[in-house]
Amino acid sequence: MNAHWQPPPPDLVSATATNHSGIVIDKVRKIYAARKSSAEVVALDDISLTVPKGTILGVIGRSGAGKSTLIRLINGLDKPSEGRVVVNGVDITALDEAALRQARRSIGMVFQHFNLLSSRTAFDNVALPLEIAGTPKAEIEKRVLPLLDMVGLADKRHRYPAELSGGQKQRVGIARALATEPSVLLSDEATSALDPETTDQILDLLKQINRQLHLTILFITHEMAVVKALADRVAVIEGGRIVEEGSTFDVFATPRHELTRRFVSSVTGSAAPDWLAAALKPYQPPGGQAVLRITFKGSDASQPLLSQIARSLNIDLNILSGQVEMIAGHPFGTLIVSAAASPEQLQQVITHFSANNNLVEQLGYVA
Ligand SMILES: Nc1ncnc2c1ncn2[C@@H]1O[C@H](COP(=O)(O)OP(=O)(O)OP(=O)(O)O)[C@@H](O)[C@H]1O
Repeated sequence: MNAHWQPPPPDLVSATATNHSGIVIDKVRKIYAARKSSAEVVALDDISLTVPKGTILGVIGRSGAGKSTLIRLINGLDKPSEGRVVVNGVDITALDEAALRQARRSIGMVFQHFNLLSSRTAFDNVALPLEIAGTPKAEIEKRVLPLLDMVGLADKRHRYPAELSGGQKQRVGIARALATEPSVLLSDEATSALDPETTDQILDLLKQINRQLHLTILFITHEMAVVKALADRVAVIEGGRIVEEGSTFDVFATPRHELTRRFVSSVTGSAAPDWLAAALKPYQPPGGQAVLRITFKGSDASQPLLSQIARSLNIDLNILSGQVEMIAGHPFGTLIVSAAASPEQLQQVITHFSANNNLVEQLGYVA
C-alpha cells in the first residue's frame, strides 16, 4: 500500500547543484567496506535532497537509518562513495584538507552532547573556532558578546560548562556554531538530551536564528515532535534511503509511507487510543457501529460538519477521540467517530466527510 517516494528528476538536481546557495545532496551513496568480522554496509543509497537557502529541513529516521552518516558527508568529515554534496555552491566532496577547513567555517555544527571544553568558560568556548581561525583578539571580543547575548547567556559568560544547565550548555553550543558566521547550520539531535520544556526553548531559539540570520538549517532527529516544531520540510530516511519527503504540513496531513504514519501518529493524536484499538473488530458484530477516522486539513470546523451530517442523514455520530493543533502554521485536526449506520448510510457519511479534501478511513467496528 505504500506509495514510493520518487527523488526529483536527476536533471533538475544536477542543473542546480553548483550554483545553489544552501545545501544540495546529489545522488549520494555511502558504503562502508567489509571488515574481517562484518559485511559491507550500504549506509546511504541514492540520496538526493535540496535545502534552499534560509529554509529548515528535518531528516527523521530510526536508529541506524543513516542520519549521522549524512551529516558527516555534509560537513566533509567523510566522503561519499558516489555522488556530490554541494554547500553554498562549493562541492564539498571535491576539496582537499586545506580547502575543506576553510569551507567548514561556513558550516556550523550543533551536537547532542554539546561537546564543550570543560576547562573553558562559556565565552572561551564560543571564542574557540575564532581563535583557531586566527581572528584578532579585539575582533573575537566584538563577535562573541553579541552571540552570547543572542542566545540569552550574556550574564553567564564567565561560567564553566559544569556550572550550566543542559539547556544553557546547548545555548553555548549554538553560539559557538555561529561564531564563524556560517550560512549553514547542521544539528545532530540537538535536543535529544534535554527535557521537554528546555527542548521547546532550544527549538524556539533555532527558529529565531533561522529567521534573523536567514540561516539554512538541516537537522537530524528521531522525534517527530521536533520536526513538527522546527522544520519547513521533512525527509524520512529508512535503511539508507529517503522513503518520503515533502512540506511538513503535507507529510503530517497525508503521510504515505508506513514508517511516516507511525512517526506522525506519535504526535498528532491520529492513532486510535489504546482502549479503542483493543476494542476494534474487523467485522461488524451484532448491533456494532462503524469507526471512522477523519483527518481535517485546513480551516474546516469539524463540529458544524458533524452535526450537519448527523442531521441530514438522521443518524447518531459519537466522538471517540479528537485533537486539533497547528502544524507549520496551519490548523490540522483528527477526529475518530463511531456511526450507527446502514452500509448505504455509511457510504453517504464517508462521501460527506471526504468533501473539502478531508481524509476518511474506516478503522473497523466496535460493539
Ligand atoms: N564507520 C562505520 N563503519 C561501518 N559501518 C558504519 C560506520 N558508521 C555507521 N555505520 C553503519 O551505517 C548505518 C547507518 O549508521 P548511522 O550512524 O548513520 O545511523 P543513524 O541513523 O545516525 O543512527 P543513530 O540514530 O543510532 O545514531 C548503520 O548500519 C551503521 O551500523
